[in-house]
Amino acid sequence: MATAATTAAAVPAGRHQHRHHLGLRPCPNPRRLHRLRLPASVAFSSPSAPSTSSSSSLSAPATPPPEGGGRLVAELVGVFNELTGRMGEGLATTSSSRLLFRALKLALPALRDGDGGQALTRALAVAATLADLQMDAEVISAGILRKALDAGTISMSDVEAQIGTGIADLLHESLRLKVAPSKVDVLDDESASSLRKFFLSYYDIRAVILELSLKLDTMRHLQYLPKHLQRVKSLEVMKIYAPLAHAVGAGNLSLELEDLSFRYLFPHSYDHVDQWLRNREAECKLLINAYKAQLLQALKSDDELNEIVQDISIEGRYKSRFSTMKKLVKDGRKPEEVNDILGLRIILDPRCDGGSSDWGPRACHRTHEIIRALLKEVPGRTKDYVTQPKRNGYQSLHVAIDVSEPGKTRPLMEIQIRTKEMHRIAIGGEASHSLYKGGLTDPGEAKRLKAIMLAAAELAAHRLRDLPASDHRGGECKNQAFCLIDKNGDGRISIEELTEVMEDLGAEGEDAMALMHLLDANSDGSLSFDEFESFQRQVELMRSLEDRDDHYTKILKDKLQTIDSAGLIHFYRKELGDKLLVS
Ligand SMILES: Nc1nc2c(ncn2[C@@H]2O[C@H](COP(=O)(O)OP(=O)(O)OP(=O)(O)O)[C@@H](O)[C@H]2O)c(=O)[nH]1
Ligand SMILES: Nc1ncnc2c1ncn2[C@@H]1O[C@H](COP(=O)(O)OP(=O)(O)OP(=O)(O)O)[C@@H](O)[C@H]1O
Ligand SMILES: [Ca+2]
Ligand SMILES: [Ca+2]
Repeated sequence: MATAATTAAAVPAGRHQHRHHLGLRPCPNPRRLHRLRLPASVAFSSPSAPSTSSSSSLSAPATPPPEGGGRLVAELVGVFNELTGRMGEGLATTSSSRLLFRALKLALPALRDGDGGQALTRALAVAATLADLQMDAEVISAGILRKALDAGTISMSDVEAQIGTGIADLLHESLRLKVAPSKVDVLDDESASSLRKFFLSYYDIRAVILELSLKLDTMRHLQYLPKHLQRVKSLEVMKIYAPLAHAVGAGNLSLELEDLSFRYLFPHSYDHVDQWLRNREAECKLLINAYKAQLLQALKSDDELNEIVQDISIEGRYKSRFSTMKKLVKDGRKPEEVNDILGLRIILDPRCDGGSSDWGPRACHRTHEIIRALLKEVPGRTKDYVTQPKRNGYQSLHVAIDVSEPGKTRPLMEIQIRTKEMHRIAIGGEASHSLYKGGLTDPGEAKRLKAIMLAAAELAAHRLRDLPASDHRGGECKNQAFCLIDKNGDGRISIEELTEVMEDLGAEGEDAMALMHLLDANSDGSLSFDEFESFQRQVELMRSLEDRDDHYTKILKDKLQTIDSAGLIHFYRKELGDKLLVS
């Protein structure tokens, strides 16, 4: 294997000078720059099981699962618990739960029988995607209601009257967005790019995220549409929605959208690329690891570099199907002409980084020298964005390395060299990877989008914040579903309260009586907290046993965790979480 056979000793000898002999400008002291802290990572820690789950939840139920109207309540409680469980810490405030509960009561009956039994499953999958994108209760509720609106089983005035104007506004906005692409005659690169910018600038950004989740739902069920519509929708997704998902920081959602649209648009090339990458995958991954280890050793043993840096790390990656496909489609390249199939990224931690110090660039250039001495650099392919940063502030030095052996050609390997500070900007700053992938490389625009996202969080927090006086339990509620049904807050669910929720779900009055008989273990005519919890355990068991819900359950369990740690959604979620916390 023609890996970096030369050892570090072959590298031009480090000059062993003291720091100022290297011609470095002195390191301003102490830590001179207001170092922006990376935003704390988002808590994805929403429990996968509803809050009421316990080890006993899988034991056989004391009473048989309810039938008829009881089943509707079971469905409501089950779905409610799943979604609030996925909403992430801090977002499921009492006001949020109330809103979601109301939305579910309106949407579940409206969706139950539609689309050959698929309508409800699909609406709930949309809701799950939105919850995993760390969206708030308004957006999640709007996702479910939009499916009911599209099915024609509820109207906008139902939403306004029963849920509120906040959600109705969001839905109006999402409906406006839905038709926007049809206003463009030709979907070339330019119009697609302006459409994406238009979406982000002129529409409520939460409606854009809602639309993205709905698009994912459409793409997952594209097989039911006629061929020409499959192509039109896939093209829209590839040109507008997948880059938009990248731009807002929903990386995995974007990958799934790309994958699905590529498969429909170019089934043959998709298979071809998939096959091509698969055939080389094992060998290339070994090569990546071998080069990584050898480079790290060479860099760490170079005295000159070690004078400048205090730490060096290297990341490696093998390019994904979709990302490779995109390059092929973009300019008609062959897979072997994609020059970053194998990728390494060297991240240097200079003893003094950023500001007016030139230690960072010096470290990058010294690293480049070491690589040149060690590996076969492809002439004319080097890009020095360290000396000449891109307009968006992106800095990194890129070299292409020929890793072929005699008689064995291989794809090129790209090595990116950057400092920690440059990396921070590339990941989360205005040159962020999600904006780069989303085709939004203008820093002014990136700043503005972030401001819009933060303003949206402020507004949402305003509506979802709990007002202490408005809650007769003072915010104390061990079981949200119980408290929402127990309207008068006396700690018991009366027959009137049960009847009310069942009527909202479209069940008959006498069904409430039957359910009460079934669940009221001590026959006192009302449901205590414990009696309700035992019902919930049955609901969970029932859901886990149901074949019909297999698909939905899988989607729910298969948590997407789709948000980038530095994308716009991340900022939204963090801001909203902070705002709800202080209320
Ligand atoms: N985060 C971020 N990464 C960037 C940006 N520009 C380039 N990159 C990264 O650098 C890699 C290579 O970019 P370039 O050297 O400009 O190469 P290119 O002309 O896009 O290369 P090919 O399309 O592969 O020929 C990309 O694949 C990204 O990983 C940017 O603005 N932001
Ligand atoms: N040379 C590299 N070494 C290590 N990681 C990389 C390298 N290039 C990209 N990555 C990372 O791999 C992930 C997937 O990126 P992807 O390959 O889809 O795009 P890209 O190479 O950055 O951009 P483009 O497709 O425009 O070349 C991202 O997290 C990206 O930061
Ligand atoms: Ca009560
Ligand atoms: Ca009782």
